Amino acid sequence: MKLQELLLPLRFQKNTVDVNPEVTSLEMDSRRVKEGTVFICIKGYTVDGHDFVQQAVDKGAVAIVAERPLVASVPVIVVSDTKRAMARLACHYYENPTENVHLIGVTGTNGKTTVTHLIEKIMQDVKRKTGLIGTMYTKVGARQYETKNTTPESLPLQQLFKEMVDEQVDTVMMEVSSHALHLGRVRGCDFDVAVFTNLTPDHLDYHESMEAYLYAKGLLFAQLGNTFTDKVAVLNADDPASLELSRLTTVDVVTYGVKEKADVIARNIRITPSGTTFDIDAFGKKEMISLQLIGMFSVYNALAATAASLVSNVSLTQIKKSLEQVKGVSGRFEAVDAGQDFTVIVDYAHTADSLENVLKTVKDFATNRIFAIVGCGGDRDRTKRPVMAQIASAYADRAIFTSDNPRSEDPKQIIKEMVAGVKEGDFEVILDRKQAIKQAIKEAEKGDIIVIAGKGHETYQIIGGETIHFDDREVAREGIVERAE
Ligand SMILES: CC(=O)N[C@H]1[C@@H](OP(=O)(O)OP(=O)(O)OC[C@H]2O[C@@H](n3ccc(=O)[nH]c3=O)[C@H](O)[C@@H]2O)O[C@H](CO)[C@@H](O)[C@@H]1O[C@H](C)C(=O)N[C@@H](C)C(=O)N[C@H](CCC(=O)O)C(=O)O
Ligand SMILES: Nc1ncnc2c1ncn2[C@@H]1O[C@H](COP(=O)(O)OP(=O)(O)OP(=O)(O)O)[C@@H](O)[C@H]1O
Ligand SMILES: N[C@H](CCC[C@H](N)C(=O)O)C(=O)O
Ligand SMILES: [Mg+2]
Repeated sequence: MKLQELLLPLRFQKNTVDVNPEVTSLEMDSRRVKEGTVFICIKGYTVDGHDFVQQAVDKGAVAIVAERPLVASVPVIVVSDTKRAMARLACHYYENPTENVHLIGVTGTNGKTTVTHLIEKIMQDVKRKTGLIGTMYTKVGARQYETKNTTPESLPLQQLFKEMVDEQVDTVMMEVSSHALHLGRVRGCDFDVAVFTNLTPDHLDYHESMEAYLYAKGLLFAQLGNTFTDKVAVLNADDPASLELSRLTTVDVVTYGVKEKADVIARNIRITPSGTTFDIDAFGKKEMISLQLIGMFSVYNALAATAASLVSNVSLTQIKKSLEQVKGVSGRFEAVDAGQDFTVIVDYAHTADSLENVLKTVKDFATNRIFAIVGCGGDRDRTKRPVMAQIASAYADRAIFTSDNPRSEDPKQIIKEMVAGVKEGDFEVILDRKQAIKQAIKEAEKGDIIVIAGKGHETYQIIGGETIHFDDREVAREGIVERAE
């Protein structure tokens, strides 16, 4: 694409460009610039992309998009907001790829990864070619990439969608984080279905209030548009936030739930240690579903996936068949079984609500003691720390507080904030995560349940600026083997 053609969507840029070189790529990172790149300067939280213009030019940039006039030997296109311009340019450059796929966005505090995977299974079983974007990885058909963010920045995101279209992917499930919505990463995405799971406290370091957090989530539903189209908002009837979300869009709303009136509803829920069974009524069509997943939250996730798939033209019979085959999602209520006579569960619960859900589920079946190994991430919402600690000590017989990903924070300080509201004697602190896990395993007796919360599928631990290999499941397995020796 030629530079002047690329710039067509930026109708309100402040200057004209009289050269017209071929543009070979768009980049927001100067380190990736090549001959023919248009470099977009983003003012970040850590550094300012405007400081890397010379480096970009030296590496072959043919134009710069910036928020202020800069001295450079190539044209500098000044716009008022480079992030907004970046999304616009990316969509134009990659030919609005999301218009050519069925895009299902999933937002909410908990359950996004699980719900996207449930929908993925359903879609693959009806032979759709799928793409998936989320916390654990990005998938383009059978190809899988590592991801840094749950929802990528607009430029890499549109590039990914373009790759999906080129690979004939027709259906994409995408986790849409509140950060992404607030930071404009999904501008230009043509969502067909937007799913809401739930809203409970998290990320208040970033959003500062629950109202602001809800507002950010609401942007996904506002983005569905204000005219009648085929798009659908799928909302959780049992979560009070849904009312506000339904006001933000004109498109059809489909609800799911257990308690309130809903279009897709579960009744006669029976939860056992090996699975969850319920009767589903979806717009009057009825089936009985037997999940291999357990817990009330799994019913909600299954209902969300069912509603999203129904509005994507998959039959209830087919949905039932697919859901019943799902064994679980990596790091979500994942059992570590190395032949021991007690249970070890690794779960990604890193919010108060998810931790409570998981511990409540475990408590319902516990015949012996419950151990909860819990930590809180550094450089993240501090308000959840004392609440998570209180929940762990309330539900568990042995609450062991340890390090999650301390990042730049002092792990001892994180634990100090956690234990602030917990009675002395109701918890134990073992700062080193490996030691904490192994200690619990060493002490476990027949029938005990050990819940290792917070890191789920993660295969690393971030301590200071360093990322080391760490996998709760591996450590637990190691502990079980050592104990048997
Ligand atoms: C707070 C936040 O969201 N930060 C995101 C932001 O980083 P940043 O602002 O620090 O970027 P920066 O390092 O200052 O760089 C600014 C610009 O300079 C450029 N640069 C930088 C260096 C250089 O040599 N040359 C250069 O051009 C960079 O490419 C960038 O364009 O932009 C980066 C690139 O898009 C993101 O990866 C990064 O996410 C960080 C890793 C992060 O931890 N984000 C979290 C809070 C987040 O977004 N989480 C949500 C999920 C939450 C949930 O679970 O619900 C998510 O969607 O991931
Ligand atoms: N519907 C739900 N309601 C409450 N808790 C849930 C729900 N689904 C899953 N959980 C809990 O939350 C944890 C995280 O689930 P999941 O990874 O699916 O959520 P997520 O929204 O993708 O999280 P993240 O924002 O970190 O990407 C699970 O390990 C489980 O403990
Ligand atoms: N997406 C979440 C993941 C938290 C996982 C937990 N292990 C932590 O590091 O706090 C976040 O970035 O807040
Ligand atoms: Mg996720």
